[in-house]
Amino acid sequence: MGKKNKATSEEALAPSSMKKQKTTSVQAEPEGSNATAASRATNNGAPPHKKAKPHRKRSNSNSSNAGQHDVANAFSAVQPPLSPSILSFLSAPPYNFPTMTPVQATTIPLFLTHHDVFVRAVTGSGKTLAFLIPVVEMILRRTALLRPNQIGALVLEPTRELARQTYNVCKDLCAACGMNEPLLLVGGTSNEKTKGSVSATSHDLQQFQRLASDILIGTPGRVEDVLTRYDNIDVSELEVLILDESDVLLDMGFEVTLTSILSRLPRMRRTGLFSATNTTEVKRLCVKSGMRNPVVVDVAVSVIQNKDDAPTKAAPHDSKRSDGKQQATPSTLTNYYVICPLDEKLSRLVSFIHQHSNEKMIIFFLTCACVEYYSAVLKELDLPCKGFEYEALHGKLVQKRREKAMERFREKKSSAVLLCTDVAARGLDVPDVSWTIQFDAPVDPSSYVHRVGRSARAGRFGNSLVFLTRKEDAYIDFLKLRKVPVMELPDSEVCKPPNMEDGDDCEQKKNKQTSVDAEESVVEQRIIQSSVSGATIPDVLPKIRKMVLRDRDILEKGTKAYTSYIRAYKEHQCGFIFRFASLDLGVLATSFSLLRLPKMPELRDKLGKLNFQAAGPEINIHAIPFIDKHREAARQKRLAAELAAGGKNAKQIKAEERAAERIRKQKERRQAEIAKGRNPNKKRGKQARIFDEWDDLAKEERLWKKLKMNKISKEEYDRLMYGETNAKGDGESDDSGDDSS
Ligand SMILES: Nc1ncnc2c1ncn2[C@@H]1O[C@H](COP(=O)(O)OP(=O)(O)OP(=O)(O)O)[C@@H](O)[C@H]1O
Repeated sequence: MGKKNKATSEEALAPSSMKKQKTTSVQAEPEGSNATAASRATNNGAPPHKKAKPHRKRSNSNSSNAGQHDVANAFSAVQPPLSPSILSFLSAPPYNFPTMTPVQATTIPLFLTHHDVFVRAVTGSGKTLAFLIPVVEMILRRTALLRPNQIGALVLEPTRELARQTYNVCKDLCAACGMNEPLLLVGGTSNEKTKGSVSATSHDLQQFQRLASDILIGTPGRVEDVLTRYDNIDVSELEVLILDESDVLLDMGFEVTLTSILSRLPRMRRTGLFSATNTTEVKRLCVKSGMRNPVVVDVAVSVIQNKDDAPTKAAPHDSKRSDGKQQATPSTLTNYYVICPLDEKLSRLVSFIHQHSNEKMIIFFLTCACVEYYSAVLKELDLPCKGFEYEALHGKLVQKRREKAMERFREKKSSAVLLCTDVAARGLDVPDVSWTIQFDAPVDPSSYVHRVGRSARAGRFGNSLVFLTRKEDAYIDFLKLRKVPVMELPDSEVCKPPNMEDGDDCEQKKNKQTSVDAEESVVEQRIIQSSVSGATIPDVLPKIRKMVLRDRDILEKGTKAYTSYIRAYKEHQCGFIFRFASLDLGVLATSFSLLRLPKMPELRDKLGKLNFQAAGPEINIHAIPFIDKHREAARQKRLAAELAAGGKNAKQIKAEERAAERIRKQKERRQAEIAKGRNPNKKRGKQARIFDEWDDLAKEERLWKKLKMNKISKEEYDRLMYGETNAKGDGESDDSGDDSS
């Protein structure tokens, strides 16, 4: 049974800290639910849009059957009234939205009555339509026709994914209203790759000419490029500027670009700032964006627990929420944390994923390199199960791969995992995500609210989980101070995965296992005890060690992930909670299954003091090959050149090879002793060793004679003399390689 949140709603125009600034506060039932009307109106027709094709005439089918409350919040009740074509669009599939969300009910009338707006509303509360509807309506209402090279509105988004998502909604809306297609301006198009950014921009301009777009939607970099380098786009008639995710757009990273864009736009325009986290620096952001007298709209979520509510499957543990408290995350979202050591995080994550095998989840990591590493590892770990689809998304991927990953993740209805950086933290609207997992807490604390907001959208239930170490647990109080209700993950959620019980072959490992060969010697299987119930979780690190020894790609990805993690951790804006000095760099290296520590300044004074067990000299790291044959061939070529050139690197490679060879021979001798029934640990006297050597020589001579008399083949001779490996010509011991670090 669903949890009901009774809404108290009020609209209050109160003086804010800013002079002459109005604040509209709405305590609202959350996202996707009915809003209390800010304005009411009858559904009159609107003046036609000048440049566009004729409007489609469709009536709003929803308003007549709605209850009184719904009627008040119906889009058809907005004052000044919306165009019939917009109403038809909203009431038709796939939208079927008869009523407004609180943020829409408040913002649309304000915008349409020529106010600048500064809007903060929780994630998934419908902010996109809260700005797209007035943008389109304003263009439809224009009395003077826009010329083909003129635009009426500009929407800026911080990421390409978000720009495309907003563009898709806007495109549908424009089509429904008989308007020209908007223009999407984002970087990373294939054109850009092949022909350079100049031709990519001219491609955009050609598109613009062809479409005669009234609305531009894009990321700041590309928009600036198009507006500053060419004057094909006339912005003199621009009426509306929208900065979606305004706090990040007005942040340092985009500052110069944004100032350059703003300087080209007319001063007489409406500006809208939208985000789920932006109220703290209202004044600064308003001044920066050129707003003069904005109305601050703050749609707060007020949670009132209904006694009769039973926990639901989607939000099973939210009964602890206190009545009437405001919170920064949707009321349908339950936030959890789990505290565990760094080197247990991955095992717990794997168990968690298996436990939620039918669901769709997004996992956030600290860096692009971490996403690359964990997606490679998780895919490999899951191969025998063939259950999940893992998609990676981060800023260093080429645009095509980013788009494809997003597309596949959207399409998959269940058992899908998106591994990403904060590039997917803001704005992405994938309705059926049931869990967001923060494997690493975000560097920017405001990202937390955006990350968790990828679930529990538009009134749906959802959950989030953040992994912390014991030293980072102050983050929990920090979140509570920021009005994020968060509780410990119940132990039932981190218990052993079902396949351990089922006898499935995915994860069958015994408690402890040690073995003798070089690969296995570093593999020791252990189990992780779940803190409360005593349930066990298989430790996946030994398996990953094996992968590392098999495929250089995993080794290199792990090393890159480790170094990038350390550098990103140092940048934590909550440095008083995520203290670099407290980060256990040794255990961190174990968590990435490193064989040796990389050379980096952060480790310079710490080597030897860290809690890290490097792989012994018997493991020749240079000999670990890439499974990918082409990459391996290229590496071998590089190595040969390096060895031929001599130098420091070559010397080190050779020294490591010699050490590994020495260990290999020692091992062979031990095995020979055991085969002869002797104790390999017992020290033998000089004379005994001489007798052994004579025995060996006599054996070799006998073999040589047999070969000469054709009693054994050359292969047989090699096998008996040198053992299985060398007889087959396995050149592993001759391999050498560059240091992964
Ligand atoms: N009036 C409405 N009724 C029902 N659902 C709606 C309504 N308006 C928007 N939605 C749906 O709500 C979901 C979230 O909307 P949207 O992406 O605009 O949220 P947002 O507030 O911008 O979130 P974020 O802060 O994460 O960017 C979308 O799937 C959208 O289609």
